[in-house]
Amino acid sequence: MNALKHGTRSFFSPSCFKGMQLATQLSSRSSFYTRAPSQQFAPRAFLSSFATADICDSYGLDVSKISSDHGVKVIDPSLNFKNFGGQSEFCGSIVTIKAYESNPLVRATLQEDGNGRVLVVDAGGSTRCAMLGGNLAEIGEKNGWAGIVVYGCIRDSKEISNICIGVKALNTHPVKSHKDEKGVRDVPLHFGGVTIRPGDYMYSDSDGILIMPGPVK
Ligand SMILES: O=C([O-])CC(=O)C(=O)O
Ligand SMILES: [Mg+2]
Repeated sequence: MNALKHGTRSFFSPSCFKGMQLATQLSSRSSFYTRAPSQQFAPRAFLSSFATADICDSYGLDVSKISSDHGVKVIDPSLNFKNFGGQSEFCGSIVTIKAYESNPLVRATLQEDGNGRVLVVDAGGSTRCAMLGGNLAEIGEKNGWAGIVVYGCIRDSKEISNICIGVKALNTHPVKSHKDEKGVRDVPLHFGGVTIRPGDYMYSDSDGILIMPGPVK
């Protein structure tokens, strides 16, 4: 299994490359910790070298085997997750939140140390408001989250495209969520034909989103 070594996609998206000088490899082969000298742009970013297509190939996955358990689950592309963050490839251990049209738990979680993890927010697929905006994405970036995936909408998309973090969502919406319901954390989520458990791994790039029980071997 050497999908990571053979990954041919670019390390850096243009916005994340800006201002970066120092990259030190972390323990995972797929993650790099990068510090910007100015601290004004992209103070921290997790940069990845992998391709979801290569990972699927290395696990022997083809369409005849897609429904059997190969340890690699693909979120149904008909959900049309779009990339909004400055980092289009991201991966990491998953933290889950289930919250419908209310985002205080998203803020509280992004205020924690991310340690290269990916926050997955199940907002029930709502396209009636935004669960995440530029302020929250910036908090996530500063605290070392590798990415945020929202099964719902985000706003401040122009701002988010300049923040060095992975952000995927169904769409944008200019209206903010309410702040009344807390939501639940660390629960299994079900959308896009897959179950996503806390501690699962995500690999996300422009071809799709993979959910795996652990990092690529
Ligand atoms: O305030 C919100 O709920 C979302 C938002 O716009 C931000 O994070 O900037
Ligand atoms: Mg905002």
